[in-house]
Amino acid sequence: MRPVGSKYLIEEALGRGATGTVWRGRVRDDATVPGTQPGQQVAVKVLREELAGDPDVVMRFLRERSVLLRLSHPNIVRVRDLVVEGDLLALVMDLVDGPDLYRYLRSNGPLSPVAGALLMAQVADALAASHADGVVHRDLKPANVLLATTGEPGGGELMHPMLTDFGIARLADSPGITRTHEFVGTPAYVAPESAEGRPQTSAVDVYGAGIMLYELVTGRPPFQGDGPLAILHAHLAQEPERPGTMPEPLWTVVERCLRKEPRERPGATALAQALRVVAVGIGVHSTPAQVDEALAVGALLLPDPEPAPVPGTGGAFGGLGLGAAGVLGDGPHADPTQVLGRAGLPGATPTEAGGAQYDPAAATRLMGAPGAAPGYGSEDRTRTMPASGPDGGQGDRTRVMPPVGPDGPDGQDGPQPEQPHPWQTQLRAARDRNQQTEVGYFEPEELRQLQEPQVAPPPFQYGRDPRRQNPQQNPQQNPGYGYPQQGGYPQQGGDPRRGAAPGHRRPQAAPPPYEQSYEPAPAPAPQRPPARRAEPAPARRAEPAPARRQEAAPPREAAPHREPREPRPRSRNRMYIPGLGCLKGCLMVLLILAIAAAALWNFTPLPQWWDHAYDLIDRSSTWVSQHWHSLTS
Ligand SMILES: Nc1ncnc2c1ncn2[C@@H]1O[C@H](COP(=O)(O)OP(=O)(O)OP(=O)(O)O)[C@@H](O)[C@H]1O
Repeated sequence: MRPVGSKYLIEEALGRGATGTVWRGRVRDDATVPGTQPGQQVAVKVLREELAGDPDVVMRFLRERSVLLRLSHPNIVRVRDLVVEGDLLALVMDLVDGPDLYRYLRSNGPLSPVAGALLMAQVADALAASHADGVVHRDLKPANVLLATTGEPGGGELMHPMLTDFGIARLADSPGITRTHEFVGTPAYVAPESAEGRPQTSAVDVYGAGIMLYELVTGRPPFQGDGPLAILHAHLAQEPERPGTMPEPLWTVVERCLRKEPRERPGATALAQALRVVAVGIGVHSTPAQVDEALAVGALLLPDPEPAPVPGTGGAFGGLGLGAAGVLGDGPHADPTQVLGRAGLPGATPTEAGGAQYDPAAATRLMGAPGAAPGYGSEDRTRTMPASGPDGGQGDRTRVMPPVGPDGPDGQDGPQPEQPHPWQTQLRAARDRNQQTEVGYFEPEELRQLQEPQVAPPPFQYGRDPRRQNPQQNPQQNPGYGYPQQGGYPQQGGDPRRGAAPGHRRPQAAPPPYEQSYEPAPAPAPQRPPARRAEPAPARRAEPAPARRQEAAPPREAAPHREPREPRPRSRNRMYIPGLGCLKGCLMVLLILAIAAAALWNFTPLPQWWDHAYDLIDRSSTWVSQHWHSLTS
């Protein structure tokens, strides 16, 4: 046991992340900590030395102390104390007895759409409370959702999601820790504006919630790539695709959360409400009215009129002319120190220093169009998706991008490569865990590649959803991961009140939509062959739907031309001999029979029986032939 500060003892490490190590600990018997009992178990997150040694982080740690201690919600892990002692910075939290959501998904597989919606509704509740308090999480991911177990073990056990690590991303995003061309976050969950270094608001958390929701019900995040840069590019340039197992109302929610333009995303309060409406409307026991309400969920997804700004964001990539600007110095949660710190960085532009207004049009213009960057077309994406990788197909998310000089990693003429940043060392040390929060280092040229100009998306209109896909009209947009949906909602536009459309499996019985236990959905089955997916929908499903539903699914623009793929080799064995497998089987059977016969012959009285039988036959034939001669002569 080791003391932490004067009030706590730490016992064993619970886990390690990029920003620190979490320990199981307890309050000393003689200590008084508000909200806890002497001897009570707690979790202590000891921040890494690099953070603790950064004066800016320490200052912010102290300044945000009151905000973090104040943050109280049933779905937020309560911070009880902040310890600053010498070189040590630690957060003391309530100990949550249960796995984090990342581990849970890896062991149990994806959730049913109903369970996923209900779980994310509670996460959205937590976000709504923190956003109302001006706190943006900025690193939303399954690893930061702890599942407290409540109820009776073995029967009626419930999972209660609790969001943790509030404020950590903000602490790590210090001018002394991060530098120009860096971001703090986890690539798979980073919002486009964060990847671009534009000003951020609470909408980044809603984007993260959309990614998580997608991952909860499909088992993988929507944007993937071979490395952090490829994943970030996907966030900027690709549109998410509706999986075949995702009910339409849930997809409406996901798609809105994943809008590239932050102002088009719903607020966290609206998100929570919408998810509950969806969960009620996609269950097997849903009434027609509930189904209709779920189908009309788009109308509930109103943006936050006053998104909470993230102070000090927006200047990191300003030297690239990306429309970045440190504009948040005059907001209610302004952090002028941070803005000045950014402006003081080498390469900072007058825009950053002067705090010019953020131009939303510039942000739209800077998004890369799908396929705009060579090598990142939709076909490439499918090819590079490491779906069967050991980490669930999410690539090596613990990878730390090496620092590069202006001439690239191998540049001979430019400045010598930088010494490894302390963050690199600590991130490397944390490679044993996936889903690490990363500090990514990007060369300006790489960033420019991310920012290829694109066709601006059509203007957003409420009640009308121009980017919504109708999988019936465009079957290629619907990958169809194949595992049955538990929510009882017929796939791809079928009317839930009429049951599953022909050719589809009947939905399986699911827990009622209001049930709070998160049963995993069955593991994904292999992907269906494309021919099957391309089957025309039955005429009945092509009938015009009521106006509200039609409005939600306008035809999608034509898909880009794709080159035909090379046929995949059948197996690694290049020599294919028809019937060889059968022949091998026959030979094996013969061999077994021969061995069995030899054993019978040698280890049983079979040879003697055989002699007796032979004698008997011999004598009988002699007797018959003698009789035959006597009869005929
Ligand atoms: N309050 C808590 N109670 C119990 N266990 C916790 C608590 N907070 C974190 N843990 C556990 O500690 C481990 C490490 O947590 P940490 O937040 O450092 O991981 P992380 O989110 O992957 O880190 P990072 O976001 O820095 O990459 C996690 O596996 C988590 O399950």
